[in-house]
Amino acid sequence: MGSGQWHVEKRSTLKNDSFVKEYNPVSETGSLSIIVLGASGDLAKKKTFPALFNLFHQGFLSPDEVHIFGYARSKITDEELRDKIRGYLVDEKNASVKYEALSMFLKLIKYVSGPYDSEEGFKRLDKAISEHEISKKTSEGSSRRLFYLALPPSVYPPVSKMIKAWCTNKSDLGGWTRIVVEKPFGKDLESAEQLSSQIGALFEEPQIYRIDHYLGKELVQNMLVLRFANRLFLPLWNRDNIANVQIVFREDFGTEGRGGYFDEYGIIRDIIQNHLLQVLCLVAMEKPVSLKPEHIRDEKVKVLQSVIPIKDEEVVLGQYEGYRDDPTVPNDSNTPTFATTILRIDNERWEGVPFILKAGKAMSSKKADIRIQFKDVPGDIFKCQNQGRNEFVIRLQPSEAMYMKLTVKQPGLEMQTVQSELDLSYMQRYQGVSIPEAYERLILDTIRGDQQHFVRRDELKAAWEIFTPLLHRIDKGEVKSIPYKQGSRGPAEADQLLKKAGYMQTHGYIWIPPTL
Ligand SMILES: NC(=O)C1=CN([C@@H]2O[C@H](COP(=O)(O)OP(=O)(O)OC[C@H]3O[C@@H](n4cnc5c(N)ncnc54)[C@H](OP(=O)(O)O)[C@@H]3O)[C@@H](O)[C@H]2O)C=CC1
Ligand SMILES: O=C1O[C@H](COP(=O)(O)O)[C@@H](O)[C@H](O)[C@H]1O
Repeated sequence: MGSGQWHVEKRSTLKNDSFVKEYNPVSETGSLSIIVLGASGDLAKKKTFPALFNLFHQGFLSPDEVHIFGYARSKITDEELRDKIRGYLVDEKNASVKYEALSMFLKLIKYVSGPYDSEEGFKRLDKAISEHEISKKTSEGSSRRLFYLALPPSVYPPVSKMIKAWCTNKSDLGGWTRIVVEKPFGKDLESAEQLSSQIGALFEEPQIYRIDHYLGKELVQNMLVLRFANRLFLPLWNRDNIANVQIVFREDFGTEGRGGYFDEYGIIRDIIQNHLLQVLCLVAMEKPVSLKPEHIRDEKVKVLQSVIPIKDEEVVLGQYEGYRDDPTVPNDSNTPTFATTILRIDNERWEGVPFILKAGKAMSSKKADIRIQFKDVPGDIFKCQNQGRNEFVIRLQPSEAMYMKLTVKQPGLEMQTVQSELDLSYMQRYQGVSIPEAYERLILDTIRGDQQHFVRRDELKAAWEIFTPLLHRIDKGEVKSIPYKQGSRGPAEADQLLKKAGYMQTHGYIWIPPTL
């Protein structure tokens, strides 16, 4: 291998058969009906249908078994729905390769129009599903029905009632009925608990899949492997060695077209209370007894329950200039489009380590990463401490990567130190491997009945318990959002808070994702 070349991963994966058997549930056969409620909407066209198409294209959804139903109020035909989503399923580059699969997939889609609280609409939906099941000659009761609620949470209760009353799998001879619900699941502790009780009265917990698509991202799923399958990290992953942890989400665009929704929720409910908090759980949790979903979720709940109340002085909120120009946003809105908040986990492993969660819209860049900063080396014989600390960075997106910032000897005759990195960039290392979309994996999990990467009811409750007091104070206008320029790093006060929390920036160092 010449200098400057990358080693490309070509080894076949050493599959651990007992692991595969134990943790990959057996796939079932029989008719599978996937019903997308809110099929006319944004999420359905951008995420749900494309994920279903990719699963179909890769052979995970068999045309002999599967049928897809769209349901919404809009009065459109099957063909109109197909036309609406077609452009999101393939792009110009792969259209010819996927052409045959695309037309087969689109034929599997049927649309039923009806209100979200009408018996009549859901009876028609049930009839359409039953016809499909009969056409697939499924023995009674072995049919599988997956309801995906790509809808605003305000309609979850009536829709769940209608599904339960008219559309569930009719027999207990086998098969199942499952429902997938999107975030935001509630607006605070009380409303989330109310929603949980309403849905919980209709469906058992193993039937409910609360989706958080960050749990489907490749490097988020890698987190437990990294922590618990590598001896290297075991002794380091604690308060003795780690100075602070940052979990950061930034987008370089604003709330375009979603101002009305966003103003009601704000960045904490949209990103921090769910996506970033889920990532925090995986960084901070103890080793689960096994990889069984309940064992993993038990450990996540313990982390959330160990978080102490957030202090006002450890929060900075921001709102980008121009946010209120959106006609659906009130002129006096205090809704944060940016927030930095420090969480503290009061347990043996993490006492004293700030977990800094930061999220913002209309910022200078688009990325999400986890940044674990280590403490200084005691006894600085090289006098290199001010060059920067060891930092382990997990880049969730874009350009998935893990890199470790290290101090090394500057190559040459002099004994000088310099900051460098050990770099595992996925694009180089795993050339030709396509990383699945989060929604693809998660929808496949719902079909396989694997709840590991979904949020359990007690987990959700514990998550809302952390943020509800702060959210109520923001809603009342008691904690103010500071204006910041679009395309900036957010309010300067947020960087000051980071500094106060002990984060040391490595000046003059920037990681540039390697290119092929
Ligand atoms: N869009 C995104 O990128 C993401 C969305 N989500 C979540 O997914 C869910 C769906 O999101 P999205 O597709 O953007 O939502 P939309 O606003 O596009 O709504 C989806 C569909 O629901 C129906 N609908 C809209 N408003 C109402 C209402 N007030 N009452 C009854 N029905 C209504 C409409 O269908 P019709 O009028 O035809 O019945 C619409 O096509 C939400 O919970 C959202 O928070 C989560 C992550 C990302
Ligand atoms: O849930 C949401 O996530 C998206 C960002 O998702 P990503 O996978 O592109 O990082 C965000 O834009 C949206 O506001 C939020 O509702």
